[in-house]
Amino acid sequence: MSSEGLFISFEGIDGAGKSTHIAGLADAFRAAGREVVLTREPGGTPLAEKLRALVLGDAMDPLTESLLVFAARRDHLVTVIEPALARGDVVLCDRFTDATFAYQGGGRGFDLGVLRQLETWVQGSPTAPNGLRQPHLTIWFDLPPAVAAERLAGARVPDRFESQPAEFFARVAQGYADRAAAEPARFARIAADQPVPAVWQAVRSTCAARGWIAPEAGA
Ligand SMILES: Nc1ncnc2c1ncn2[C@@H]1O[C@H](COP(=O)(O)OP(=O)(O)OP(=O)(O)O)[C@@H](O)[C@H]1O
Ligand SMILES: Cc1cn([C@H]2C[C@H](O)[C@@H](COP(=O)(O)O)O2)c(=O)[nH]c1=O
Repeated sequence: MSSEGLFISFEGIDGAGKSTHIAGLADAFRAAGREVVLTREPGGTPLAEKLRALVLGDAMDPLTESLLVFAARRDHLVTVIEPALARGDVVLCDRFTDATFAYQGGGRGFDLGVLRQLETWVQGSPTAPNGLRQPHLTIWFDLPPAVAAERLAGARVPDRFESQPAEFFARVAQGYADRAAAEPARFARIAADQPVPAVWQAVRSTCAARGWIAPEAGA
């Protein structure tokens, strides 16, 4: 019997802890017998990875930045995400369009109406509910920007986003909160300011509660 495709995005400010848990969730889905596509944005295809390098490395204005992340998304959707969902796979994506609303909309202060228009064009899909492809679930790692900054301090050479000041990340965090408030059924908020095992339990139980993976043995 084939399963319905499942699209789950991981979101949060830089350093919130998304990447620490995405591979573990992939393993949990594989243990439940599902094929998993683990991917990220911007990126996930050879073309989109080239656009990622530009977006993270080169100075540009907010409209150019928004167009590039949506161009990368279009290629990613058409060549990776939609085919995987059509096969019935689970797609685990490290960031998707909520990041654009949070970073370009919140962080950069770019026009949300233009972003909504680009979202409609890029994510239009005849097989998606209401014709617009969105994740079935968005796991939002909510972490105070000061804690995220402490975690990232000295960990790696900061890119164009990671080198932004605290005020930028406060606006990005507000951008995520606004998206979550607008679509509470799609978002699962994880309190990311907890030890790694507690955050993992929260991630796991979010999916187990939907019947997608088994609850932890003994739970
Ligand atoms: N719950 C936690 N408590 C303390 N440190 C953590 C926790 N989760 C992750 N970290 C550490 O914080 C740093 C950032 O984590 P991670 O790379 O998973 O974040 P991220 O959300 O994927 O960041 P980015 O989007 O910037 O790549 C890493 O050094 C990681 O080991
Ligand atoms: C999808 C997307 C991402 N960004 C930003 C957010 C992060 O700072 C980087 C990606 O780096 P990560 O280590 O892989 O998280 O890109 C953005 O500004 N807009 C977007 O749409």
